[in-house]
Amino acid sequence: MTKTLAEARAYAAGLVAALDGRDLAGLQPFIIPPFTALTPVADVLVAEPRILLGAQNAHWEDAGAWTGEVSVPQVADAGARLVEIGHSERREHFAETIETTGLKVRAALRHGLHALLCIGEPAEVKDAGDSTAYILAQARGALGGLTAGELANVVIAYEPVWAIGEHGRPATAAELAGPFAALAAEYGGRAAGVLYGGSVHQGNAAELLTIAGVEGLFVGRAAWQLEGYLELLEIAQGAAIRA
Ligand SMILES: O=C(CO)COP(=O)(O)O
Repeated sequence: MTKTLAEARAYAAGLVAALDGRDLAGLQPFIIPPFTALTPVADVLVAEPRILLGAQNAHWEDAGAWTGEVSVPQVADAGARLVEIGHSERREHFAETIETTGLKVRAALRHGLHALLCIGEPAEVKDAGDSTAYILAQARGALGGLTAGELANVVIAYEPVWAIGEHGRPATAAELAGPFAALAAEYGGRAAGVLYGGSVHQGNAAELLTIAGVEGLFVGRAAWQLEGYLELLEIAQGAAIRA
């Protein structure tokens, strides 16, 4: 719930202007504004189709009596080419489950959108030493049974719950090694990408991108201001070129 229409339009316009004529080799920028801003931002991004526009959620049914929900065909109609599914806040506050995330992944893929599946364990699971088993269960539960072609349109974002948001702290390289090794073994080269998210900022992004299996970053607060996002894109491109 960040950005009014005017703010979202200004952000997108600034992004388009900043990337004009720039080589984005090694990068796939994406932005995921609130539903209300999808169409205004899509209209701005017509000038810069290299930026992937996403919705923060969508229902698994195409239409029907689900008051207050928004479907994949509707977000696609509004301009989204990607759907974020299963963010930890959706799982915690809106009863999102492995089953519903799986249904939503299928709905996104059925309509030709990319699915961005978020997975991540709460602090107590980490403290019990069960992080990898927990996130693999989330991923396998939602992605099991997909064809290779379908999986190729899925992006996985590992966002430990304890690392996200103002009360979170960034995961360390040592904490990420095991989970990313497991994700790489199962999804590396098969999914469209495996990302890390959770308190990423301009000071830690480069190091996070050196961790084996981390193919990209999913950033909240540090990208809310355009200057911050542009700086992160520079850092990610530098890392891609070195890799
Ligand atoms: O939840 C996130 C992206 O979905 C990450 O948020 P922060 O980068 O603000 O921790």
